[in-house]
Amino acid sequence: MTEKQGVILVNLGTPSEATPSGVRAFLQEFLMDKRVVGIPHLLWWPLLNGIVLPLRCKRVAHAYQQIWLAEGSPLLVYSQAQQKALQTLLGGQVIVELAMTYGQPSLQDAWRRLKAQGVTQILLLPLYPQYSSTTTASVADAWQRVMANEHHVPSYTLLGQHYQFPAYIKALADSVRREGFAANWDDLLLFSFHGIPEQYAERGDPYPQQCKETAEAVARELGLSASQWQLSFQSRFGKQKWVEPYTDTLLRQLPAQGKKRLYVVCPAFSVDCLETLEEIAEEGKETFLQAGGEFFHYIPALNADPGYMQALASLIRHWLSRVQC
Ligand SMILES: C=CC1=C(C)c2cc3[nH]c(cc4nc(cc5[nH]c(cc1n2)c(C)c5CCC(=O)O)C(CCC(=O)O)=C4C)c(C)c3C=C
Ligand SMILES: [Fe+2]
Ligand SMILES: [Fe+2]
Repeated sequence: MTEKQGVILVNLGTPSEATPSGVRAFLQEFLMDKRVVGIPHLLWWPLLNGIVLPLRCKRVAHAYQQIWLAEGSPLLVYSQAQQKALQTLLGGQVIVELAMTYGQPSLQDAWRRLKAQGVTQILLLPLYPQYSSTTTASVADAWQRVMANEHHVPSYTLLGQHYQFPAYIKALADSVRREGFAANWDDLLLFSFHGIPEQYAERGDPYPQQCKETAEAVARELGLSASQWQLSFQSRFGKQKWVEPYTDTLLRQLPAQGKKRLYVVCPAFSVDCLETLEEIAEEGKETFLQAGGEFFHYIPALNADPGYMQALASLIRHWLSRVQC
């Protein structure tokens, strides 16, 4: 029997509409994942539903409204663009599907479509360049839940991370150059990554280390000296300590240190979303300018950038060449 291959690009998920009820449905599923919030369910469920969601949903829905596109949530729209671009690049070699860990399009439906076309070998490609137990491992968990109902489980591979591939680093560096960062002596490049609770890192989550290696590799590719770039972590949630330095704190401090011209790139995000378009490009810019900054430029996520799509297509072809022999 000849084997047929399929790729599932997996991103986090996003509300289906920019309303408090749309946000509630999304956050309810996302924040009940033990990989994301590690508090025992018996304690966390009443806290989440009684306090966190009622306080958060209206404000977050308003934030989504600021960035919403005519076609829907940016995270979904740009992930769909990546899926189409990759399918075009790979032609008939492999079928490319898109799924979300939480919400729609579901992993279950993506698998159903591939199975209906006779696919027997799967590459799960999380749209997270760096591995984290809070994101990549949740993709593995969600896949296990889908597979739990299968009598004939296909062969599958999970691509844990792709930050270390030279073509990805080059695509990132090219995007920084294209957006006008010219390594002038007074311009600073800030790599702002989504954060994780510090405790997760202490337990062995390699994410902060992989973020550091990503930033170092891009800085090297751009020929930057140590004073021309910094790294920070954004998007904290809850009261516990998260990995440092914090992006919002740094944005307030940099102007007083003489760093008044800033370019910000967010390499943890394969596509633009709430955390880049609202938290950084809007709120972050305001924070920096109010603190005395003079120039702030957000460098968009790679989205369906041709160099990035070529990088992912070669990773997929590499997988194909291994499973087809
Ligand atoms: C404990 C909470 C959270 C952890 C841990 C976390 C890790 C994490 N998240 C991403 C990527 C994304 N997060 C996004 C939104 C988002 N994240 C959290 C919380 C945690 N994330 C919340 C509560 C939200 C929703 C917005 C809000 O209520 O503030 C998104 C954007 C989704 C969108 O619809 O645009 C992405 C993408 C990574 C990469 C990561 C760990 C490495
Ligand atoms: Fe997040
Ligand atoms: Fe945020």
